Order: sequence, then C-alpha cells, then structure tokens
Amino acid sequence: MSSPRRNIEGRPLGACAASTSSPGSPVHGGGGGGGGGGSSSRFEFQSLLNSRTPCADPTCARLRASESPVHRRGSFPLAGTNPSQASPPLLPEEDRLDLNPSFLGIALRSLLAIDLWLSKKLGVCAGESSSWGSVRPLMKLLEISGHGIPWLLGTLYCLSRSDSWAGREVLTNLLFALLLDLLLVALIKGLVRRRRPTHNQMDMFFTLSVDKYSFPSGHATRAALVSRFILNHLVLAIPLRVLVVLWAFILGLSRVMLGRHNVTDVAFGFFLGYTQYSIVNYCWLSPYNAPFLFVLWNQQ
Ligand SMILES: CC(C)=CCC/C(C)=C/CC/C(C)=C/COP(=O)(O)O
Repeated sequence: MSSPRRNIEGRPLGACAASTSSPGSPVHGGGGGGGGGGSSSRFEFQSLLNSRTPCADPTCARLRASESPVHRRGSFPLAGTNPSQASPPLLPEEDRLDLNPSFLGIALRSLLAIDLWLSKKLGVCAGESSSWGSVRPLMKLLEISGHGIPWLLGTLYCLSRSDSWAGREVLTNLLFALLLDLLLVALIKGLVRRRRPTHNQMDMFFTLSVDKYSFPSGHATRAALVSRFILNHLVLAIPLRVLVVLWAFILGLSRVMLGRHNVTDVAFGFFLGYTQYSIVNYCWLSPYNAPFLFVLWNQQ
C-alpha cells in the first residue's frame, strides 16, 4: 500500500485542504499564526496546486480554483494544460521570493532558533523543580533589586531628603531616566508583542499590562541605564564599581535563568538601557534649562 503524498509540512495531499481550512489558514495564503507561517503557507499552496489529486467536493474544487494564482492573476497557465505553451510556469514575483528566502531572512530565523534553544537551556531556575530550582529565591531577590517600583520610590525618597543643589540635580535626572525607561520599554513591548518563554511562571510582583510581553527586558534596560548612571555620577571605589557592573550583568542573566526572557530580550535590553543613558545625558536637566522642576523640589 503506497503512502499518501504529503506536502512540505508533512500533511497528506489527498484530502482537499481548502474545504477544511479557515480563512486565515495557510491554504488560503492567510499566513495566520506565528512562527514564519508566511513562507511555508506559500510552499504548501504550490504543492496543492501541483498535486493531481482530484477533488470530489464541488465547493472544494471551486475554492481551489478561485484561490489559485492562475485564477487570481490570469497571467500564466498550469503546466501541462496546453502542450504548445509548455514553457515552465512563471511564478508570481512574491512567490518566487518566498521560495528563495533572502540571506537576511535565513540569518534572522537561525538567530531566533538559536535564541529559543539557548534560552531554554539557560532557564535552569524557571520552576522549583528545575535543575537549579533551589537558587530561584535568590534570583527573585535579584529581580526585586532591578524592579521599577523600588528604584522610583528610592529616588523620590532621596530627592525629598536631599539638601544640596548638586544632589537634587543628579536625582532629578535619575528620576527622568527611570520614567523614560518605563515609557520606552512599555512602548516597544506593546509594539513587538513577543510572548514570554513558555517555561516562564508569571509570578512577578507588581507588573503592568505590557509586562506579559518579553521584548525587551525591562530589568535589563534598567540595569544598564542605572549602572551607567551610577558609574558616571557617583564617586565610588573600584571594588564598588566592579560590584555595580556585576549586579547589572547577573541581573540580566537571571532574567533568562528564571525563564522570564529569551537571550535576545536581555541583549537588546542592555543595548537600549545603555542608549537611554546617552539620551538622558544629552537632555541633562539642570536649574538653568528646567528651573520649574528645581523650584518644585525647593518647595518640598
Ligand atoms: C509610575 C509607574 C507607571 C510605575 C510602574 C512601575 C512598574 C510596575 C514597573 C514594572 C517593572 C517590571 C515588572 C518590569 C518587567 O521587567 P521584565 O524584565 O520582566 O521585562
């Protein structure tokens, strides 16, 4: 008994896929669902077109005809329908592009595959039963050390206690930096909407609605931003400076170990936090360019 013909995704071609698929399914070229559905759906479409399996259901046959590139564009014949026009059928340009994905496309997909694989491997504290589950409480403590709330409240408290102009200036800019960070991270998370890794347990304390998304890591942006800020504006002994850098690095790593993030979320988070510091430095607030703010602190 011969096995049924299958398309590239391993689905049998004997049955009429069009009659069973939804409008967003690959057969309709809708590219529904995530994970690179676009190109594989095109491929499946070609395979269905070229299979000579008759379709018993008339609705199905009509659907297949109306969905075919021949019907849609009327620009090229089906191979074999007329021997006098036996030149190879020309694919529409976008289909040819999909069948020959660009180097950039392949590189990006490979990077994402490596990212997912590595993140899963490093997610050793994702649950109590994980291989490093006993370190999870420590990782969660680190998580709190990079959370937005303690940093915001701490900065506001120090501002209210500060009695020097220089101190107020630095703290005002730290507050501005933290708010800018929250805003940019929320904006990018809302735009990119990358889901957190499946092995993550969503048990973080005090999150915003966008925090169900993982790209970029807010803790990583804050770690890079705050550590660069501290290193540039506080006079610290070398061991303390090393400690600040270590804290930022371990906080970023802990996000992947806890299963909260993929490696690329954290890597981009570090980059974004580092860049945010440059923005804050460029727009540095002082009693000269933002006197209203400093008058406000003075009245406290
Ligand atoms: C003023 C204001 C809107 C404060 C909100 C502070 C807040 C709840 C920040 C969220 C911090 C958080 C849980 C970020 C998620 O970090 P990931 O590293 O998991 O992206």
